[in-house]
Amino acid sequence: MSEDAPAIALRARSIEQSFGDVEVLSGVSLSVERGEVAAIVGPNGSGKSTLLNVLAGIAASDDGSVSIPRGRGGARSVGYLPQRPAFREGFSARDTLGFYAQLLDGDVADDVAASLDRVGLGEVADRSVGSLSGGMTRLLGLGEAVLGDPAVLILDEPGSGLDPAMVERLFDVVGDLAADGTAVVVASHELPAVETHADTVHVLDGGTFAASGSPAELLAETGANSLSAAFLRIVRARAGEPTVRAGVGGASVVSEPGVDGSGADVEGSGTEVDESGTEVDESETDAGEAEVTVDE
Ligand SMILES: Nc1ncnc2c1ncn2[C@@H]1O[C@H](COP(=O)(O)OP(=O)(O)OP(=O)(O)O)[C@@H](O)[C@H]1O
Repeated sequence: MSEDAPAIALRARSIEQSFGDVEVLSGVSLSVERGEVAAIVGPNGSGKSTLLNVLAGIAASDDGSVSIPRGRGGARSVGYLPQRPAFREGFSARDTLGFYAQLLDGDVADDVAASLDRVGLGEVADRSVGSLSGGMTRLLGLGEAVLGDPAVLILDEPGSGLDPAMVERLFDVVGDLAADGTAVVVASHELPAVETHADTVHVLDGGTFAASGSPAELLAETGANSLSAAFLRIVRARAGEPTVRAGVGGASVVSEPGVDGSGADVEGSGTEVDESGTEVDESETDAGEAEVTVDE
């Protein structure tokens, strides 16, 4: 990792995206540093994949901008792992990555073996992709995403449908990649793994980040004892639903927003989550359609 590479690896400003009348992203801003694992969590349909597609440059947003300062001399700036990576059957894992390596600028062919090793598939390099398990196929997708040593990795639900051990393995690989200086943006519903492995967590809900911070900060902010519990409090509070708060010794007390209890140890009107952790920099918003730009 070059010492003079900029600390910020990806910066998104005021991303807006609607589909017809449905506003999915409404002024989402995000900065991710080299070596940071930034997790995007949120209810189904909250717009995580939509945001990741914009960050990866796969889809243009209606407004806002994404910039990726050039941090190191890799063959590409962004590696992307889709939610359901699919590979053409009949080829080995090695040949499959070899094919993708050819599509990249520069001399990436030598990266194939290294990429397979990085994601722990070195020993199955000669197996047909059709014979790989779902978890291994996801790891192969990650291997494809890291070809060319991109400065930024965008991972869309890498753990979905995988057993807990495979989820841990995937997130361990992600942690290793971040330790090498890669900035990682990962959308995930695997909140225990996110709590362990993410440096920052952004809760996407209602088109914006309802809360942002380290896992410890979100727990402290909501009084929850796990990221899963913090997540529920944040999204329920925004929906105006009853919230559940763990009391001392694991006791749980249910409260309803705006309803004071009967003198029991009830947390008042639901969880309050301020948005101070969300970086919003509207002063530098680019007008018009967003593009992913790589700063030279
Ligand atoms: N191309 C599209 N055309 C129309 N609507 C879309 C399109 N892509 C996404 N949407 C809608 O945008 C919303 C956000 O979808 P998105 O897939 O980004 O959510 P998500 O948070 O990734 O969901 P999940 O957790 O279920 O994967 C949904 O209501 C979805 O139906």
